[in-house]
Amino acid sequence: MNACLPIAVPTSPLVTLNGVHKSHGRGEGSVPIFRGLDLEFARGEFVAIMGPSGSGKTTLLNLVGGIDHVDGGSILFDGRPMSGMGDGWLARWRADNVGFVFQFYNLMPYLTAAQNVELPLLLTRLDRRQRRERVALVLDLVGLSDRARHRPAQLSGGQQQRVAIARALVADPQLLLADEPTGDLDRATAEDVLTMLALVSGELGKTVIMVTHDPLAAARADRTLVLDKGMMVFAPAGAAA
Ligand SMILES: Nc1ncnc2c1ncn2[C@@H]1O[C@H](COP(=O)(O)OP(=O)(O)OP(=O)(O)O)[C@@H](O)[C@H]1O
Repeated sequence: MNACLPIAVPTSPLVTLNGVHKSHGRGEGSVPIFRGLDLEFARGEFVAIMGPSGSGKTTLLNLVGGIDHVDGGSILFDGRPMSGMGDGWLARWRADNVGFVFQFYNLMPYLTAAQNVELPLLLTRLDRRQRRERVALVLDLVGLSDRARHRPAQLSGGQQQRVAIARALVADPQLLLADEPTGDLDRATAEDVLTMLALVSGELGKTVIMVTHDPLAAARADRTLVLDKGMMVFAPAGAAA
């Protein structure tokens, strides 16, 4: 018997956008953002999205993360269409598949670091012991085991962002979406956070999509896409393109 059977590693993109149309608002006040956007994001790649203010970067993250709906075209996640799914389905899908990291961390001020990280797990069937184990694992991963009982105000900006990354990872999603994750941090702390995001994609195999205005942050990604007025004006051939 052949002991070295090939392991089937999926090579299809994790996320595919096909001819996506999206406008904000309705009627005469409607603002068209995307008019037929095609894009792919591979499994395990770290992609930076850049572009001027108002070019549609956050809108793109919200569509890919199932926070907002496309008006036309489709988004496939793991080959399955997300378009047309109801809000309840999308909320459950998000809880299982997507972690979010924001510029200003969005931590609950009255909860400890560990309690903040545990929050997404309260929506799952994991019992208290399993939740504690997961929280300890991801706090260790981001190097904050010794800060588990600290509240956000007792942590530096970089530490708070690492707690936010731990919270985004605790449910073991395939996709991490980060909107300006280093926008509030000094250079050295930003580099620490970027190293962590690179590790999340390179070592843990998560797809990381990061919106940033900072070219130095974008340089840490595997590839950079540039949006302008809802169009991809620079999309180098990467792992998925
Ligand atoms: N809910 C909304 N209703 C109406 N217009 C909106 C809404 N959300 C965003 N827009 C508009 O859509 C366009 C794209 O917004 P988006 O936030 O995606 O841009 P962005 O590239 O992330 O900008 P920034 O770099 O300033 O965060 C902007 O012109 C914005 O004003």
